[in-house]
Amino acid sequence: MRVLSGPAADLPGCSGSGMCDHDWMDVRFLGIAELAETPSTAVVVDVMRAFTVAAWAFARGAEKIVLAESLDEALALKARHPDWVTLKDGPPAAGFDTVNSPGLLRSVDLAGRTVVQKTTAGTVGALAVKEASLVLCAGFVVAEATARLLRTRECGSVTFVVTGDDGRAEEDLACAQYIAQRATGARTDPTEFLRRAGTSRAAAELAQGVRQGAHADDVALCLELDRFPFAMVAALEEPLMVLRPYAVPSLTGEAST
Ligand SMILES: O=C(O)[C@H](CS(=O)(=O)O)OP(=O)(O)O
Ligand SMILES: [Mg+2]
Repeated sequence: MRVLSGPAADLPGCSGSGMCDHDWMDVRFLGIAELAETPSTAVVVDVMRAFTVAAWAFARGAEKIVLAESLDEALALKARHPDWVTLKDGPPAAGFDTVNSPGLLRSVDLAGRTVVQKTTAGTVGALAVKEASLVLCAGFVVAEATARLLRTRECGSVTFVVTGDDGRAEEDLACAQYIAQRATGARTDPTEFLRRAGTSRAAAELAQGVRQGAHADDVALCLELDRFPFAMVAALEEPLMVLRPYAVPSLTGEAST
């Protein structure tokens, strides 16, 4: 895995002037359909399962993830780049190499590979804010790194895109609210946020086998707080929206959870 790093000064959006310890941030939580204007900084949250899967793809060595607009676009990219790894939610399908499951992906070697991901909520949410100056994609597995990047970037105004269930998915809202609190530097007990996610409809559907293309460990893997040390930054690399891991340096003297 090649992880971009730095004091985040090389990223667009916010001030980029370095560390800060502000405890105030203008935060909004919106569903995809509620995005009336392009936010400056967007954190797109999909706990179950798109961005847990994306983080696992990077942990398994993927170089980048192309967020596809449609199943047809994913298949067209595969036709042009047969070595790219196509991934979709739902059941396995012709033309796709794998499914949107962290439990299944964690044993796949993706060293140096480009992944193409298309899901119902997560990838749609990221593409809805593709014009934003800074787009982060997140779940609990990258929560602290995401919050730290927001702190480092002194992002005074942040829009959290709650991708699931028209903005009402409890697992995504809980994760967004947790990251928002941590982004202010406030000590935050994650227990209640994780409990809400663990008792969400998405968690129940995954546990009951309602959602296809799943592994028995998917819910547990989606609830692994700070499993990975990197944030995930999506940016337009015309004409594609590309997600990459981003190593965020630790800030000295900050409050932990
Ligand atoms: O794969 C998932 O869990 C969902 C698919 S659905 O909501 O069950 O249709 O996709 P995601 O975009 O990861 O929420
Ligand atoms: Mg989801």
